Amino acid sequence: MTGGRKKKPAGQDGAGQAGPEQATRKPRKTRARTPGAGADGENPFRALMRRNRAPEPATLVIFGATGDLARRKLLPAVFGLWQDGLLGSAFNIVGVGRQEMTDEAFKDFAIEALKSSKETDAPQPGSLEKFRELLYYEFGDFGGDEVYSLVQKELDRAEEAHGGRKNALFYLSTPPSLFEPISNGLGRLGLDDESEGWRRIVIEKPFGRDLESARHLNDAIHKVWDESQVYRIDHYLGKETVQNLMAIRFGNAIFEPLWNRGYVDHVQITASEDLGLEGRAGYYEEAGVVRDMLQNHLMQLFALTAMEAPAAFDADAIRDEKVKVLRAVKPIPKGRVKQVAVRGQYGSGTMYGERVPGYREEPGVREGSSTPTYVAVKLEIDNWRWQGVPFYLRTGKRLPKKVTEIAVVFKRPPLGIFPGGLERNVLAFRIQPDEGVSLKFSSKTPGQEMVLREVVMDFRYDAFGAQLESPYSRLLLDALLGDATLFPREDEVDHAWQIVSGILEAWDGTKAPEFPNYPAGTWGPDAADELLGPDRRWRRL
Ligand SMILES: NC(=O)C1=CN([C@@H]2O[C@H](COP(=O)(O)OP(=O)(O)OC[C@H]3O[C@@H](n4cnc5c(N)ncnc54)[C@H](OP(=O)(O)O)[C@@H]3O)[C@@H](O)[C@H]2O)C=CC1
Ligand SMILES: O=C1O[C@H](COP(=O)(O)O)[C@@H](O)[C@H](O)[C@H]1O
Repeated sequence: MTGGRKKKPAGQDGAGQAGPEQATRKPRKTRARTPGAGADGENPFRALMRRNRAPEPATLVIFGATGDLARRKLLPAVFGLWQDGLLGSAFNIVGVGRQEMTDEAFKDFAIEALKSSKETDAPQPGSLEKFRELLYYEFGDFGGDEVYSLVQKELDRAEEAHGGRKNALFYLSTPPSLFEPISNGLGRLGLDDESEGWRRIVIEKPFGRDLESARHLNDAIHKVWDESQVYRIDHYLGKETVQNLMAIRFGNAIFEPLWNRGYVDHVQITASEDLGLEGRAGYYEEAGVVRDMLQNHLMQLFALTAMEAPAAFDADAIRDEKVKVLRAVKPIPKGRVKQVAVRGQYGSGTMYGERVPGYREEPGVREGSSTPTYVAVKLEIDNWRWQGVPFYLRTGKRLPKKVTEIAVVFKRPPLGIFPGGLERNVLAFRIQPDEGVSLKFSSKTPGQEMVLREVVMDFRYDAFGAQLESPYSRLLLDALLGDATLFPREDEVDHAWQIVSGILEAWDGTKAPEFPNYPAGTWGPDAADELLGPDRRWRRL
């Protein structure tokens, strides 16, 4: 199911089309932070990854261009792509906001943002000044028409430089309450119309705050846009190592035969964060961990781990398989939540040797707040491949360290002929940091006795000598190319909401007398250990 309420004109998909001269011919310069660059200073893997990937001339229109995301992530990502010559010369950016500001003031703002963001690639001499020339700004009330007609004028202005095309990527980096008004505003002014160039819309997370609102938003979006024009962003899908999960599963013959209930005991998916609220109480108090991380990022990691092999590496084949497995997840109605899910909220504690406040002491958090900052959940899949194999997902803030990992834990050997315990082999995908893949298995220790010990075979991504690109760079470039493979489709988002709906129903608005139930700097509430039962343990990461 792909929405498809509006028809898309033929030949408007930028994918695979020849790009601007600069992107294909001009040799790219070394990125200053790139380790292990080739002899000519160019990183060979980066070049390899991006050959033939050049978008048509286009305008990137960022709604909410003065916000935190735009400042810290989006502008640095676009700058990195541009500096690498991947956007060509015929590219410009229009920031749109509510604040009255001249083009010059916005240019100053954006350059300052680039200078202060940790995500910005080291600028080459003069490149910030050149990038500055690509920036424009418009402002107005997102509920009215004027701001959209100003955007229209920006597209008209760029037309000549863009070879007579008016391609535009509209990026909605605003509070979610504005997604629908902006989509409608663009529609009212006909900015979705692809007769003069392709038009696409990128929608930030969270996509809805529950199943009903997500469906409402999807319907509203589809009144204006065809599903093929819609790019719902989940930045986890832009992470190199998340894509590697597919490469390892479906680019090798040795893993798939083991990837099923015959060999796998259970799977653990962990996204632990050491950070607390970071001044985002306004948002987080409304969202909580289930909406912030579980419904989107963890559900995507889960789907990619559990799905069947797609027939091809293309957007619909992959998304079809993800949807199939999401549909096969055993429902978690409100009444089952206690058995399969655990919530937590951090209290004060010690992180890296320093005292940190509890969630309820963070600025902006309601007194006695019951917002969960930790969730662990057991998902069961009713299909032939996974029947009886639990998938345990956990994520939380103020855990001991930042680490995201998918661990496939295999069954114990059926018979112990050596002294010592029968350990389970583990294939672990480290999504971040120390990106890589490791296989844990038992080996004989040197000596006369047959004594076994667990050892680890480790592949580290840094073996490629390549700097991993920011997920936002990857996803922005994909959206400009018209490649939706790494963007969740309407039905995926819907099924992910269906899975967590019962949990939200059970927890939203109910008091949590047990909160806070884990001190900052620990691995979450004790009840999360009990979720795994007596014979399984969370991995200590
Ligand atoms: N920040 C992050 O790390 C992440 C953010 N996101 C998502 O990205 C989106 C943007 O987040 P973030 O940048 O943090 O949010 P901010 O609140 O920092 O910025 C939002 C932007 O929208 C503008 N804005 C806010 N309210 C209105 C309004 N009523 N009318 C017009 N413009 C308005 C702001 O303008 P002004 O500057 O005038 O306030 C600002 O430009 C959200 O959907 C968020 O969930 C997703 C993942 C991570
Ligand atoms: O979307 C979000 O993700 C971040 C974690 O992202 P990561 O790439 O740093 O793992 C999380 O901190 C934030 O609360 C959430 O909104």
